[in-house]
Amino acid sequence: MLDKKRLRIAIQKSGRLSKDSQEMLKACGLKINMREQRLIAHCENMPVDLLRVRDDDIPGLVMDGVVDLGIIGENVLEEESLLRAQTEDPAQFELLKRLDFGGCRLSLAVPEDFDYQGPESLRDLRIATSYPGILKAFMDKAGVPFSSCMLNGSVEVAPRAGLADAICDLVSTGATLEANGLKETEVIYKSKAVLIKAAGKFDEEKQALINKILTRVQGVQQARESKYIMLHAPKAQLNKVIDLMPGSEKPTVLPLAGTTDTVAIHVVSTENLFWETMEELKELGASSILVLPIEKMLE
Ligand SMILES: Nc1ncnc2c1ncn2[C@@H]1O[C@H](COP(=O)(O)OP(=O)(O)OP(=O)(O)O)[C@@H](O)[C@H]1O
Ligand SMILES: O=P(O)(O)OC[C@H]1O[C@H](OP(=O)(O)OP(=O)(O)O)[C@H](O)[C@@H]1O
Ligand SMILES: [Mg+2]
Repeated sequence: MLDKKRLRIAIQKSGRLSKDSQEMLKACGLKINMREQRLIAHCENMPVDLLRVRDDDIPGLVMDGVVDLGIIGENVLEEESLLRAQTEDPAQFELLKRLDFGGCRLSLAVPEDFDYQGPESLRDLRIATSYPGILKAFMDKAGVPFSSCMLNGSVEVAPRAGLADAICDLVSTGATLEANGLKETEVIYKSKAVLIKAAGKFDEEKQALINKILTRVQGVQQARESKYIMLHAPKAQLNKVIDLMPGSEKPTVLPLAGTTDTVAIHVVSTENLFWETMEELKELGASSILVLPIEKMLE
């Protein structure tokens, strides 16, 4: 049973977003008692319950206020919003944070031998998709009439099966398109996973818990994007070395035992340190260059 006093978070049960969603919540300190087949998972150390469902259901659950938070791909969220705009059902939610996983794009693709010159080439043709709302919005904007063929899966086989002339489907590496003899011709929507919240006012305790989780999500993502860099550098080259270090933080400069002409430099960088920069640092006389991952961060 879902307890209304506890914070309810909907995540995908099994699919492309499940593992990253669970790991994100775990990294935020939630101890989740997960059983593979269970719809509901209780959190042991915070008043939080996870609802594990098909991703298509998550926007509606949040918009209807059945759950408080949800982690969902922007593509599915946008599709549900467009659908609800037509039926005038409530479609409100609050975007809390764009996340660093689930990156993909919704694209138009046609058979390899199709002479594609722009959306106009699809005039009056049939396009197979699981995203009729986003597709229609794009084609209407381009002013091109078309017919659609709604498929919930295996969209990429539609042209070969004679069901459609083109497709509009999710692409990441492009391997699925290639395997089906299709070429990507137009990106119509770029998507990432997002953390969303139901609209309306929450009681004080729940709101405080949401704020706490959001701050931790931000900390987890910031830590994942950051590196701790340590190196030894000749004092004479200090300014040049510091100029090469990426990121905005001011470095810490520390003396090294037994020498006066070399120092240690430590810096938290908001970017990775590329091999090219490491090589340039080395040319300036830097040594013992270490790039370390950061587990947690709170500013
Ligand atoms: N190839 C991909 N790479 C990265 N992210 C993707 C990829 N394909 C899809 N996604 C993102 O992950 C979400 C879930 O994809 P998945 O294929 O697991 O959905 P599904 O088959 O509809 O799952 P469900 O059974 O929950 O309905 C997509 O809506 C999209 O936001
Ligand atoms: O460009 P690619 O890297 O090949 O990825 C694209 C494929 O990934 C997704 O499907 P998924 O593998 O999640 O399977 P499903 O849609 O059948 O669940 C998407 O629906 C595409 O078919
Ligand atoms: Mg789905």
